[in-house]
Amino acid sequence: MDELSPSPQSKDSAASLWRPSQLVFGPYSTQTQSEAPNSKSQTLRVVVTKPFVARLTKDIVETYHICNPQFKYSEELNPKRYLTSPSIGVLNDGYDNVNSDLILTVNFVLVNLDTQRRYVVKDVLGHGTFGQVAKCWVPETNSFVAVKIIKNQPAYYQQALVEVSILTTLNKKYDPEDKHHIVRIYDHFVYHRHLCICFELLDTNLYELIKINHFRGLSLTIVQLFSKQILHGLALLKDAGIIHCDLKPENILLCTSVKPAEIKIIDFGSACMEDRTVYSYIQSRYYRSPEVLLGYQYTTSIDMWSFGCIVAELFLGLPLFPGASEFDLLRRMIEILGGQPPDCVLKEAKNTSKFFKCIRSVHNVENGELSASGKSAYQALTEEEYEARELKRPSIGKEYFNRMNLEEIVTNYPYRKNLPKEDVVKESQIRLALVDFLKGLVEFDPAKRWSPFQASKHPFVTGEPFTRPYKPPLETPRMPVAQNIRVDHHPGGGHWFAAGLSPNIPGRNRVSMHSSPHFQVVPYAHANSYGSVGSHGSYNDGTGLGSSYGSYGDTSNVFAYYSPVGPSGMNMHAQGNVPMLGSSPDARRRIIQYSHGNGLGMSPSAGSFAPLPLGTSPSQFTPPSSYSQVSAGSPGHYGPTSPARGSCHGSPLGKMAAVSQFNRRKSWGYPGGSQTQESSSSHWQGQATDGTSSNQAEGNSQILGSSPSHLHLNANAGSWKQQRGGSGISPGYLAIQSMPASFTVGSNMQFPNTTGVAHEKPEASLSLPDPGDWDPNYSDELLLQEDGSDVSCFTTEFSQGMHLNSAEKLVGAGRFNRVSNTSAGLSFQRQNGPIQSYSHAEVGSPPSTNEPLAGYARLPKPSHFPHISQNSPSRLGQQYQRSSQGRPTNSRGGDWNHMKVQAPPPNFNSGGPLSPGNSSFSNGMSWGRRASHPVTSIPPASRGRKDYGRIA
Ligand SMILES: Nc1ncnc2c1ncn2[C@@H]1O[C@H](COP(=O)(O)OP(=O)(O)OP(=O)(O)O)[C@@H](O)[C@H]1O
Repeated sequence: MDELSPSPQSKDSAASLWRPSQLVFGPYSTQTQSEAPNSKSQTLRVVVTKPFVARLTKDIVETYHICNPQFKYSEELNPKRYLTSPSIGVLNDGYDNVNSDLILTVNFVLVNLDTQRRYVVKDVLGHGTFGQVAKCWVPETNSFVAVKIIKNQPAYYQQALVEVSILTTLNKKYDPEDKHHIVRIYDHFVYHRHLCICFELLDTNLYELIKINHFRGLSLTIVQLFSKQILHGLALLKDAGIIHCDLKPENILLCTSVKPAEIKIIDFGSACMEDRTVYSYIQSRYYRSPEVLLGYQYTTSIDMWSFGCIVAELFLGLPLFPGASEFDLLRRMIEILGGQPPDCVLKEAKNTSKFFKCIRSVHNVENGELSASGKSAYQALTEEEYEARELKRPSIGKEYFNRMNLEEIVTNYPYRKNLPKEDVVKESQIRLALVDFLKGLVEFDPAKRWSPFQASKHPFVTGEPFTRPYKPPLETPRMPVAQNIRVDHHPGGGHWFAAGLSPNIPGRNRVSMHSSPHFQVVPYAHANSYGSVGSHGSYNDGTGLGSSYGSYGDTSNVFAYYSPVGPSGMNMHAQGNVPMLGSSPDARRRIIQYSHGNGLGMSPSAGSFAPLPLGTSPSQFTPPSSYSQVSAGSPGHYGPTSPARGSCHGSPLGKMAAVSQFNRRKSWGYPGGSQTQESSSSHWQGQATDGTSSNQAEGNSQILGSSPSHLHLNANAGSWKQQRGGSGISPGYLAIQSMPASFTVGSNMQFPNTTGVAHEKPEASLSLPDPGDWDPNYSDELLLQEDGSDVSCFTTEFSQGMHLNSAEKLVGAGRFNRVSNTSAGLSFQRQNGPIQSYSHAEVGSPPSTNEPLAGYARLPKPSHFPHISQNSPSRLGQQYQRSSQGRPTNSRGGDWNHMKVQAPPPNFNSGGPLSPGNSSFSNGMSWGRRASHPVTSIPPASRGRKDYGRIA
């Protein structure tokens, strides 16, 4: 019977009986067979003709080949994704850009030629004064690391070696089990004349964390936790006699590979030994201690000051002392803390007369005692007085705390909205503990400032109830240790502290000299180190600080072996038919670029370890102020890719600093001088193979004055100038360059004080200006300016699983926004700007108990805050975005290679190429004080405040 023919029965039944032939139609199902195992397999086949474009592109190589049979594909023809800017290769055979940065592209491979270990560049994590930090994949271990690629400049190279040495010491000798929150160094090598330092990969830094939290600060629990961990690190540094010199939120990174997440201290590029405090211009401004600011001698306690500033900032979300200039910085300190540095400090400090006037006799000032009247002999200058002295108005930043003192700032800080009353009471107690804690840290008198050990016993850290002002346990005074550290550097990529890296290990422990003719010995005199191992305030892990104050020193030696390899002498090869006469590549370049240079007698540049004898000093390594005077009117000009601090390395200050540093060492004749000399000497000796003099007997300054290093100094400055195309070189710097070599080095260079203002202390009149003062681009309007990036580049991973702080409404408005009835309940969104201070007129009535935010800044009008607009361009111009995809290592210990520093453990995969995009913060940790839900709108994880409070 025909299936389609109705039966003779009724129409209805005919309709219900009819059904299509299975052969013609089939029901369409999206279910796969696995999803519906019982259903009959019914595959819908759709034939789609591949679009023309797809066919062309998929088979493009064939297509090209058809078009042109000569065509041959090579991977090198692929377009490169540049990570470095500018990406035009103008130096180092085209490998480096104008800033001496290695030009990185995605998948660029850095190779440790010794071990053949390869590091495949995947992204740039950040960049700073010393170069770029790239996220790299290590195929060998299928893991990620962070590689800092140092600029191809001798001074950076040398200082980076110090970072390698110090970090190696800390890792291997002092913290082999990785319990003290110091970043791990895995490897280092030279590639294309760039020193590359391989670190464990960490996550975002604390500044970015605060930023992500809309500058609201973090919960007290987190502040306590981080404080404790930072103290662990600082105790280790104190134990090792090492000063970090640049502690700030940007240099404390999260390590989320462990749970709960930890922090780690990074960037030892400015660090120095406690007894080798040769630089007076250190620490980023906001975190700069009074003694550094005043030009007084300093110790590890300057890191404790910075630490105090950081703790306050973690709680407040804003820097405690956001000084727009050094004057402003000091003014804020005095205002917020009350009091001022003790007279014994002011009496001795070099820069006192820049900020203070003497109003009484200082003869009675002994051991911090006040004058006979019981009052200080010094009075801080007013703005007008400062202006009269310095012939310029000091930059004054905005008031964020409405002239409150520390206690008021902390206690008046808004509580989280809807916090139960009992929790408010609890928190208010912890806040009192915090105030007391901070007071012991941001203590003007460095001698009274708490040590890490003392601070770690404070109830704020231990969590014990705070009942009365804390009396720290006595710190056993440390006795000077006569010892030297011998640091060996293997030029071929093996740089290590020979077995006796520790000051505790006596005798000479050095590896055999490398075959390089450029190898040299640089003694690292450690004559007065207090860095006895395992002593004095070292932590008993997990239980806070221990109290072992033992093991005072021996008389071991520590020497630094630094090779002039790399930027300062390695990979030497003749170029351009220019003869190489006993010169480093830098000298070689100089020869090439300066026909007037005969190349003779030039010292290789890497000769000295500490003094940065070249005109390429990183900016923070400014010499003591009394030995040179740089005109304040010689601002640096930053290139678009050069952050303020970073750019300062190309600044006149940095160069001047290098030169005057050199002079200072020479004229002071302090132990470092011998280092310089020996270093120069040995360096020179190393160069003897090039046919130059092998004068080894460099004596004191006079000999130094005519040493090859000496000549090199100026010549290299010229080289720098040439390389920089003359841009950003101040008149002051040029003046130095044009000086006869003998004058530059051989004299105790003192430039005339252009201000012509009489100073009470002559040294002070020679002080170097705070670069923040002369930074032509500086504006405190930019205090909280985001980098020019927009929110669209936020990685979703930041917003996943991370609970920083709630977008939840605060009590009223923002933490610093006074709540009026109308603004109460306003969600303080980032685009409104975090703060706006009252004008004096606005401050008005005192805060009432019903108005917890009273006294804090008023909710700003958005239009008044271009600097916090998310789209506001960075004053730094084009910058990298810090990629947040970097994920940390899983493993935290284990040596990788005994010959090397420390290799990443096999499972240190911090994301791996196969698992990109995992949240850096996906450990479920709640960070924020107001947090109850994930952050949904996150500021770009860009680099930090490159300008504000930087060493620049
Ligand atoms: N181990 C790491 N893991 C992840 N990111 C890192 C790591 N080390 C450095 N970075 C990133 O690179 C940036 C620059 O690093 P670092 O501070 O060491 O360089 P620098 O040249 O010394 O900078 P600065 O100018 O602050 O002294 C850091 O702010 C951080 O964002």
